[in-house]
Amino acid sequence: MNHILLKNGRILDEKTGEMAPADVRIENGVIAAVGRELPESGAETVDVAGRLIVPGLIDMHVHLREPGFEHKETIATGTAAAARGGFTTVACMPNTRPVADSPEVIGRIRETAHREGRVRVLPIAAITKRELGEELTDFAALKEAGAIALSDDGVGVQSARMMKQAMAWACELDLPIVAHCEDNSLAKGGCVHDGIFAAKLDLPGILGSAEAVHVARDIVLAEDTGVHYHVCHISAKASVDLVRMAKQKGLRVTAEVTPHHLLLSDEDIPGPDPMYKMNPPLRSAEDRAALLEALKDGTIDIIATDHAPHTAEEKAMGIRQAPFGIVGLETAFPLLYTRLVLTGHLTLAQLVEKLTRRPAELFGLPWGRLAEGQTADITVIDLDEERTIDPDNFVSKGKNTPFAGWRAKGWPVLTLVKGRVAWRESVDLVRNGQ
Ligand SMILES: NC(=O)N[C@@H](CC(=O)O)C(=O)O
Ligand SMILES: [Zn+2]
Ligand SMILES: [Zn+2]
Repeated sequence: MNHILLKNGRILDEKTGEMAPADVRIENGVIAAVGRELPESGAETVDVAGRLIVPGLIDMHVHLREPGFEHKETIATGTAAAARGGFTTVACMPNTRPVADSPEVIGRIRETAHREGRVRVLPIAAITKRELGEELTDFAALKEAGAIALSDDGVGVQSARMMKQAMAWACELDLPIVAHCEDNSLAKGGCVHDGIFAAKLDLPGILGSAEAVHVARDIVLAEDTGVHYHVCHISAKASVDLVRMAKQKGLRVTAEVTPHHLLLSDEDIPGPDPMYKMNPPLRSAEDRAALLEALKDGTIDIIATDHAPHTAEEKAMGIRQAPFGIVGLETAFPLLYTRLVLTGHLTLAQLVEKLTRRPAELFGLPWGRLAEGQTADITVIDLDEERTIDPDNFVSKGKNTPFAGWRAKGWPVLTLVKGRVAWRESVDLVRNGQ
């Protein structure tokens, strides 16, 4: 029996979006009650002292690197980083070694996550064998093994024919296609966005159109097949315009954006620093503004981190050679809260929704709501706590972030998965004098 009472919290009213005082009572992993001044009756009481209680955050795009790249991250360290960042569910990408293109690898990931993971792990399986774009994987067997979606993340599916076949089969099985959109014939050799920064340093660039041509192609194919088509880490204004059009047509097209594409543009890159190198690259200020607009008007449905840990040695190779990718799990909420909510671009309720209820709705997951009868996946956030981001303190193995030294407010302090503590920050939950 585990009964917990989170006392003196604040929750977001689903209708008004306003904060209201509330307690949350958890019984046997389920939310038993949400309301004012709930009785303690036999529960372990945790005084959260006015902090915000939200549904556990959901990240539909992370790289846990296991199996095969355990020097970058493991399921244990990646899910610890997730729990610390307030995430209770993460979907992990299949670009591991071996690639998650077989029921065996999917099974292995699930078993390891079950044993060593701190949060729920939902594996995404590869669309093509070894992500080579040549031969489809066995979607039915992968679904049976527990894959929740299909993606060749890390590379785009280059052949339209291959993508169309994938979509037709995925649609039959009701599996979403989660697409890394990148046309190799356009993107090849680039290391940053083909814009102001690339020009200044004379670096090979990647145009937004390298992404948008895949988005355009895939929307046409999604209409033909009826599949749920989800655009990964959308970054270019042209892609956003296409998704908006697809939605107006009523197609099952959705999109995610990362915190870094919302918060940075290529104008913010201080020099040839691999910490600013990721795929897709940081784009122009105009692209960034379009992403924010699209997030507000619902064209972009959710925020996902694309947590992509790499070692210090790998990132020390210089901007041309270093691998693409930055970590995100431990900084996503505070950065977005500080830079988008406290600045008035988004409401707190909008931000929370795009990290909880919306991803759950999009992928048909039974989490993401703070209500009686729901699974007790819960995150407590201290909106006033301000800290300086220091990668040395990350529990992720990956320290690769461009946000080192940034000040941010809004740190998760307690993360519960199914009513069990997945992370408790070593701060007193009850503030002095309260
Ligand atoms: N985003 C990145 O820059 N890198 C990702 C791959 C990917 O998400 O495409 C990785 O696996 O490192
Ligand atoms: Zn990708
Ligand atoms: Zn990715």
